[in-house]
Amino acid sequence: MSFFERIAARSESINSLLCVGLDPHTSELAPYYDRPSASDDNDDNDDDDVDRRDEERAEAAYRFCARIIDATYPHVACYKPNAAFFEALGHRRGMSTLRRVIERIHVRHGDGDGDGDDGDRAPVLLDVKRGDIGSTAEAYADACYELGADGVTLSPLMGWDSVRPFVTGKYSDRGAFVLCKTSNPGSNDILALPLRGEDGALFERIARLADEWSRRAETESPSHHPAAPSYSSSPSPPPPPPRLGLVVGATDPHALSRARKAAGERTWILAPGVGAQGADLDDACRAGLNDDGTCLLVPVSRGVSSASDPGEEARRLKDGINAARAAIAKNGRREEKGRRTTAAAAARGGDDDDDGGGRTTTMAPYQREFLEFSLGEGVLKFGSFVLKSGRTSPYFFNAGLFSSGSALHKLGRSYASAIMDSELVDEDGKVKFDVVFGPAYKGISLGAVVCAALYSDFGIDAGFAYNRKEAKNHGEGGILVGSSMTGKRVLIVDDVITAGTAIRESYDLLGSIGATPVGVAIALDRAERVSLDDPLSAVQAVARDMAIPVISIVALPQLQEYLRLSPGYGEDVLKQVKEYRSKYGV
Ligand SMILES: O=c1ccn([C@@H]2O[C@H](COP(=O)(O)O)[C@@H](O)[C@H]2O)c(=O)[nH]1
Repeated sequence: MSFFERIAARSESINSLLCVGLDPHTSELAPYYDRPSASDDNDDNDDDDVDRRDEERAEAAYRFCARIIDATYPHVACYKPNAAFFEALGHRRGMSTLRRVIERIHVRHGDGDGDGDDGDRAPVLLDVKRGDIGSTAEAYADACYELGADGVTLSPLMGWDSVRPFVTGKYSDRGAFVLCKTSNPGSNDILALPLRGEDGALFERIARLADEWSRRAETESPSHHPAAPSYSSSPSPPPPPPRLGLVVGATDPHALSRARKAAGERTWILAPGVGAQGADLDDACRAGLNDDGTCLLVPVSRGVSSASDPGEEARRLKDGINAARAAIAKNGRREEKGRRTTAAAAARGGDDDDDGGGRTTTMAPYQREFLEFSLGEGVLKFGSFVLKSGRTSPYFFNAGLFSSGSALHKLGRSYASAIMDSELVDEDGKVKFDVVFGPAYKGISLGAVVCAALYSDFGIDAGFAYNRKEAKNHGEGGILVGSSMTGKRVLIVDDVITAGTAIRESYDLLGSIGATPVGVAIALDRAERVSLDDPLSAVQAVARDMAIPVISIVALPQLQEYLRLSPGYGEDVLKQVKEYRSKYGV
């Protein structure tokens, strides 16, 4: 069986798309030492003691992995040890520990059907992210496969010849997941860059290449696949299994769905980010599964290893993925969960999403990043602030303090992520607007950075326009500047909505020139009632009156959720925000 056939067989036989990562972080090893103090026993320094400590650490790493393997095996389609944690144990000890871990997966758990083969055993994907010139790649391939791995992760940036040795020749039965759009925020720095002359970003090119290179591997080094008989009337034989899959972070569901589209239906996608990195499991499934509800592996490392019962956590994750698969099969990809950032979603309480175990699913990674950097820039502050309305608020947001190149860059990206995570994007991943409009004054710079970020992060080249407060009667004249908006669909960008007056003025202005406002994007939705007699917030009132969505990067529930997860701000601040929300919140 080839690597991807193994994954498919295992996944089908146990009905699971869960991949468990084996990452023995030093910080998690203390319970696995024989002697309680061995993990931090640094008093003795002679060579023998150093050697003994290293030996104990390697043994603790092995026990950590063995416990996870034994507890989770019935629920796991594939294991993914990350080589870094074993290399860090020192070469000799690290490699022998890794070999023992792989053996434990391979040997201790046959498929149990007694037929003597290892048909549906869980395959091992070694996360090494290699990439080098062909002759060096050959040595890397020998090193990885000699350890017993069935497949590896690779960087595709050096091209086909750097990938070939891992999936052809003597390794035609192995496979690789190539990095496509990784789960870290920095993945936008390079992998999301638009390609000149091409529709889409670099990662979409990589997604297409995975299929192209799989076919190339098959031509250069055919697998021994049972071909269907070649009667002219018989259906054509099934294509050979792919040799390459893609790593696409679950942290960016929009990129995940674009990668799925570019890669086609047969390519397996490994989508890291659920658990410690905060990605949403349902979003990942909706974006990454193929139309048959498969070809997606969800790897989770710390989310499983740090659970008090890793076996139970693996079962919960497996069931969660299967529930999402079932819901998608029944309702389609988009129906069962509202988008995050609409006025309606803002009105929904953050606590409502608490699953009872203290975990919530209300905050996307870009929302957390936005809150963190707004606090870092002093744009968002906690304290006691008297607002124009006369209310005393425990927090204050002043977008005018985004006042440096780096802050504006990040701000634009946060807006762009929120827009791409909203109903302003259609089923095919296309935005529903043609022009971004920034109303004077604050909206002008905001609209500009949003428009630039939509292009740099998502390859969307929308028009940009703004207005002057006073008409000019020389030069280009008039009050509107930039892209023509007549007959176009327009997204209005502003910082916050207080009473909604500025947005209503923009709405009227756009209507007067024959443009169609289709949505409003703001940074923060305070999600509070304008008056205590009115159940609606200013944002909800605008959305209702104009019958268009108002989306925000974050709203009050996310702010509260952020405080709940960041005990550093203190119980008092969280309490005050909760009280404010229950008094004035929608
Ligand atoms: O884009 C990527 C590629 C690889 N990884 C690796 O997956 C695990 C994730 O660990 P968690 O504890 O589940 O966050 C880790 O080994 C990474 O190196 C990734 O996260 N993102």
